[in-house]
Amino acid sequence: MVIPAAGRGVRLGPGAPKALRALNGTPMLIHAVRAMAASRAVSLVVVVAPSDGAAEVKNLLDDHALPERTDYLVVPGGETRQESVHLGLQALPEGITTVLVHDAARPLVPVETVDAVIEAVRDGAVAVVPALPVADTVKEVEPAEKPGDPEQVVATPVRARLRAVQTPQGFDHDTLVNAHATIALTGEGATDDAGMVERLGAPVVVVPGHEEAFKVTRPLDLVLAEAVLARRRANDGF
Ligand SMILES: Nc1ccn([C@@H]2O[C@H](COP(=O)(O)OP(=O)(O)OP(=O)(O)O)[C@@H](O)[C@H]2O)c(=O)n1
Ligand SMILES: C[C@](O)(CO)[C@H](O)COP(=O)(O)O
Repeated sequence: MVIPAAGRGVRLGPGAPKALRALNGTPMLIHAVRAMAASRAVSLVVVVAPSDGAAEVKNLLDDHALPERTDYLVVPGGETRQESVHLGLQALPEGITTVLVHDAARPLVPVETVDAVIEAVRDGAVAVVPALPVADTVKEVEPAEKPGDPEQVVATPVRARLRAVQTPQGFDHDTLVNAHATIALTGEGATDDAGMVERLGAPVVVVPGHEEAFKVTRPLDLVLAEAVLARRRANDGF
């Protein structure tokens, strides 16, 4: 599996690259790696590190207790998430049939969600995304022509048909590699891997996501993540 962890975390504010910031004293990346390695089906984790931080990430993995049945590799990432995932895929050895891609920024995904994605791929799906219904009504807007101008609403998609998509996303290996070889990088790149597979015309299916698989993006998400960890610790205590 591939964990893109090369992002800077601009929306989180100044500090170390997001994946290296601590949640309850442990780097977010270590939480994410443990969450993936908790699945007995995960045998190899390729971590895509900030381009200037591969050695630091390797040391971090060496310094933390991780399941021994899993192998770990670290490769330097790129300028966009799409590029980083592509670099991670290139580091996978031959013979892998199922590949997961999981954001380091989703450190608290439960193992049940990981296993549900893997099972759906093993049952024959080409691409699988965990997802939740959206709570807010979502509007499509026409971006403002200049800063300060109001955005114009152009559509209100039917909420019942919308899903907020999480990771890990699971794929038939060759299909994902083909998508990354085919879909050109434009602008900030594809925002998820399943979207690239959709653009090949291949089917993508949804399995239930989990509210604890949220993405740590803004400062308030750190507060929520630490609260979830505290709740888990309290529950373990009983
Ligand atoms: N060049 C990049 C950009 C993002 N990612 C990874 O993709 C995941 C999802 O990206 P996001 O949450 O947007 O992280 P950042 O790009 O770090 O956030 P921001 O946009 O706020 O800078 C993260 O695990 C991030 O490390 C990556 O590997 N390489
Ligand atoms: C892949 C993803 O987590 C699915 O919701 C999301 O698209 C990543 O977006 P980001 O802007 O790179 O955080």
